Amino acid sequence: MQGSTDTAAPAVSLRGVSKRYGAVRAVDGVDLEIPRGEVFGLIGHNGAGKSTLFKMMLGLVTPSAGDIRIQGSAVGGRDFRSARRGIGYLPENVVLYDNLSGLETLRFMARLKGAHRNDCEAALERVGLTESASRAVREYSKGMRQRLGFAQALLGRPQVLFLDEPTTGLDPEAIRAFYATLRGLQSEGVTMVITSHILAELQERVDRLAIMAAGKVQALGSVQQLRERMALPLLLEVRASESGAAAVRDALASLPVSEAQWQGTHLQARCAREAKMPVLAALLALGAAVLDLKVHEPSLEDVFFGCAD
Ligand SMILES: Nc1ncnc2c1ncn2[C@@H]1O[C@H](COP(=O)(O)OP(=O)(O)OP(=O)(O)O)[C@@H](O)[C@H]1O
Repeated sequence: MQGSTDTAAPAVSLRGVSKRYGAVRAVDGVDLEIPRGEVFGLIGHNGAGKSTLFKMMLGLVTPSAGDIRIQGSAVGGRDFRSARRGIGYLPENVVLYDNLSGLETLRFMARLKGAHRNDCEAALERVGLTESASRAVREYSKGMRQRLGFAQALLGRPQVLFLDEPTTGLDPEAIRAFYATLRGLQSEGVTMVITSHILAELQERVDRLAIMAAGKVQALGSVQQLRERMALPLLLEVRASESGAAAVRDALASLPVSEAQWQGTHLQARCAREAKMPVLAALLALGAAVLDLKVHEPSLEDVFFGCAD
């Protein structure tokens, strides 16, 4: 690990952080602590303040108020210059030089960052670009450029990674490989903060997340904690037999379910979390009338729309 850091301090700590641009409160009183080794998601509408928060955590934008520490070092403080080397950043729009090869790009960036030259090959391997290392970046596909951007963020073996929309332009296989890389980094103790608008992608892959709206953190926790805290209903799917559909309809009338919709013998309905077991018991009591039964948790998208609107 490079940079001067306090090994007992959280990876990221924010206290009362705000940023105003004239009358616009881009970030408004954010308190946040991210422990080491966590994969943390930051989501919100366009303009919610995510990029501004990122830029302040990287020391690229000065907060109007508040205190930001990365691995114990105050951002903008005297020891931050060396602590900055322990941070990797993948910006939303990666700027690359078309005439350089992938390897030349990383060597150039390693020099700027003060990272070891030998890191370059390892970073290319990590993102699956070893085969294309000597090809000019102008020949890279969108996804390859994005992966090269990720590789430059890995130079210097950072302990904290800020990844702004890291899967933009990646195909499903590359997205899967990207998150597998993150899991590998996590097992090495690396902390990762990710923004994404693709909520389904983050849902199963972050340990915790913050939902931002109008510069504030509106909700914070694991996806499951947010689902439970917001008391969003579960989605129930029932497949009834041809002869049993009427019995299911009758039973439904006295059950605490809402928004029941039938398509032939297939029913979808909403049910409060606390009503799940009584509802399931009542449906199971119908025996062969019920051919199949599924209960779905609300998605991160449901949580997001329940909170950020
Ligand atoms: N340099 C700037 N000057 C003036 N206003 C700014 C500046 N940077 C950001 N803002 C404003 O601050 C608010 C937050 O912007 P920010 O880019 O942080 O949002 P975001 O959540 O990252 O959005 P997106 O999802 O679109 O990337 C917006 O109202 C934006 O217009």
